[in-house]
Amino acid sequence: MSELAIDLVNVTKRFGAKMAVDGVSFTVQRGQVYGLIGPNGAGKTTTFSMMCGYLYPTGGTVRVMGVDPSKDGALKGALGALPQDAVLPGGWKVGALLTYWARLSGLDKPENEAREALDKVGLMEAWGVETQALSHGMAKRVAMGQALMGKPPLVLLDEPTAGLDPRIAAQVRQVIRDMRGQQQTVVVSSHNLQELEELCDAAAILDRGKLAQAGTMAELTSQTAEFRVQVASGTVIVPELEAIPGVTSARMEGETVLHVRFDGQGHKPEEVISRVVGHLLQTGVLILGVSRGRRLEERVLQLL
Ligand SMILES: Nc1ncnc2c1ncn2[C@@H]1O[C@H](COP(=O)(O)OP(=O)(O)OP(=O)(O)O)[C@@H](O)[C@H]1O
Repeated sequence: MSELAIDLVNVTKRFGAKMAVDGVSFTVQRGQVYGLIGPNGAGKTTTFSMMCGYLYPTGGTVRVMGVDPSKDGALKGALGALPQDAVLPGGWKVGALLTYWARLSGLDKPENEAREALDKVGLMEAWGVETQALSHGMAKRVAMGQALMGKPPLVLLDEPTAGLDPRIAAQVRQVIRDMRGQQQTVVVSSHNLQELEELCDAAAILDRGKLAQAGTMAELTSQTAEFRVQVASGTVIVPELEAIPGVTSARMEGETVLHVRFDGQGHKPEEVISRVVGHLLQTGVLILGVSRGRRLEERVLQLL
């Protein structure tokens, strides 16, 4: 069995003259929570749709759980998906609709699956409610519940927390963490970069259809390459810091923030950070805090 949940090689998707996805390659390991990041129109939903098998690529190859997702029934039982603008059919009560979907998916005990899914998304009270009577956020959670039914090994969630109130969004994030705990693979797109930084093991950043960068969250946020020290008082002697083993450069950002780059391949981050902080204290500098790497948001803004 392939170790990869998703393997995209040089994938393109053209809509007429519009190149929505342009030569994108990245892989998602099984068991990872993987983020898809990018501004409006970057190609995230198009990429999702190709992973789900809803769209054929114009070029390149898409393999999902070791198979071509566009082949009929190739991913039956292996994939749960929340599309970006999931619309629930009218004329159904929520519980009956989810039970019907569970039955269509061939799940044992469809009503139990439906109840469990609704419970996971915190919406048990909606069991007997008509789908047309749901708010946007509630309908989205029902659609997400549908994606979770049967605990599929791969779950694709296109903007699962967009439009949800903060309490419910936190609950949805917890559902995603729980899926990772149960070895499910989750691919999630969001414009909330703090959320993705917190949730994801790795991510791909798309921009105007092209891959800007893909890597682990530690790579994207340079956890093993830089840190910042917030200085409370004292004089930082930059050349002395640059002479410390492992440090490749140091500079002050304004009056109070020291930015240090280091060689995280040849040196352990904790050793370099401790040497720098030790040196600062010895030279009479008082510090307020140390933070490793940079925010994902910062990296994305640099790239795009
Ligand atoms: N069916 C289509 N026909 C023509 N162009 C399309 C179609 N679907 C998407 N596009 C175009 O492809 C590009 C990528 O769209 P996509 O929806 O994948 O972006 P996205 O990253 O999901 O954006 P958003 O964050 O706004 O949801 C956009 O320029 C969009 O207008």
